[in-house]
Amino acid sequence: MKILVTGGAGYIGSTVVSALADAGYSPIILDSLVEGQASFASQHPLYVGDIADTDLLKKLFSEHPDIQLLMHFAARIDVEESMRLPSLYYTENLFKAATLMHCALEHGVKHIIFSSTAAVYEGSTGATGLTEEAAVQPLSPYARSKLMFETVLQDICIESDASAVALRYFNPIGADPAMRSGPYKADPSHILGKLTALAAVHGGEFVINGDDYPTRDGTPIRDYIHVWDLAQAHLAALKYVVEPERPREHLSIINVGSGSGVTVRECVNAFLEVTGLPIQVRIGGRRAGDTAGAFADTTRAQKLLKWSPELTLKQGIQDALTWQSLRRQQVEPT
Ligand SMILES: O=c1ccn([C@@H]2O[C@H](COP(=O)(O)OP(=O)(O)O[C@H]3O[C@H](CO)[C@H](O)[C@H](O)[C@H]3O)[C@@H](O)[C@H]2O)c(=O)[nH]1
Repeated sequence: MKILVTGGAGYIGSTVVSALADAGYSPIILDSLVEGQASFASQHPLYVGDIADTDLLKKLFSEHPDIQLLMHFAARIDVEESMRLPSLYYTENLFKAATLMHCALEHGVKHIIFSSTAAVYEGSTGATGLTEEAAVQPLSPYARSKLMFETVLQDICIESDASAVALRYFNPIGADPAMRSGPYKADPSHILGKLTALAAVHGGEFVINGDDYPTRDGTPIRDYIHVWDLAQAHLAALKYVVEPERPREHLSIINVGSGSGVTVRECVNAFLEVTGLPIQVRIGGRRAGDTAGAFADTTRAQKLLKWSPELTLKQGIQDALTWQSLRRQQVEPT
């Protein structure tokens, strides 16, 4: 089956592309390469351009009229940037995505898998996992653009009698275990990016952004999901969405996380155990906009997709480190 993957040269998109190819599907990639890496897309047909470039989309669909499913990853994903540039986020993540959907449906695509985010629950916190019924409280234009697009997608699918799955990702970590792709941002701000950057220089200081949250050790909770498990969830969603016998639902919203909450301190300790590096840990002030956080209840994913995560936090850390060292060898050959 041919699948159009927008953002297929990005971190998550490229991992899903590898998983699709491994499973015998034929991914066709559409990526602007503004953030994505051409090298991640080198094994598959690649169209370089914007998701709302209708001429390019027409060309793509005329060259691949047998595309049956769209996986839509291409988006702006930086929360902080979205606070400064909300119109950019609504343009890219909402309006352009609607143009893409319109074009895909016009060309006969009937199944869509959309990358949504657990950031839609940002204001929610709790001792138990968040189900898809938890209150949505997006706190940034990024999260709002994703949540709004879920609604747009549902309405468009009803209009066209199409069906979609929106996967709400928690915090992806790690790299493709076969090391075909992984994180590539030069100056990452997220926790594993900061820690692996310290590993690259064999130590240094890691600052925990506050330890006065209402959690078991005072540091915020997140749910870290290995990117390969996330890719497998996409394969399961693909099988689910094309299944003709399943109950009719135009948009199924499904959480994808590990199902376990991990505090920042626990995450740092796991990193220290994996690496054994002399990283100093200091408690700093709270990061603006940060929350105590939450983790996923993955019951719906288990029930509908028959999917459960298999890889551990430590595996994610190890894969991120292996990927980083391979990448550094490519950039700085010895
Ligand atoms: O040097 C650091 C980096 C992070 N943290 C803490 O680690 C936790 C996790 O932070 P991340 O930035 O790794 O993850 P977030 O869940 O806060 O945010 C990430 O996930 C979001 C979706 O939920 C968005 O995608 C966002 O852009 C992305 O950074 C937070 O409490 C943060 O304050 C530190 O203590 N020190």
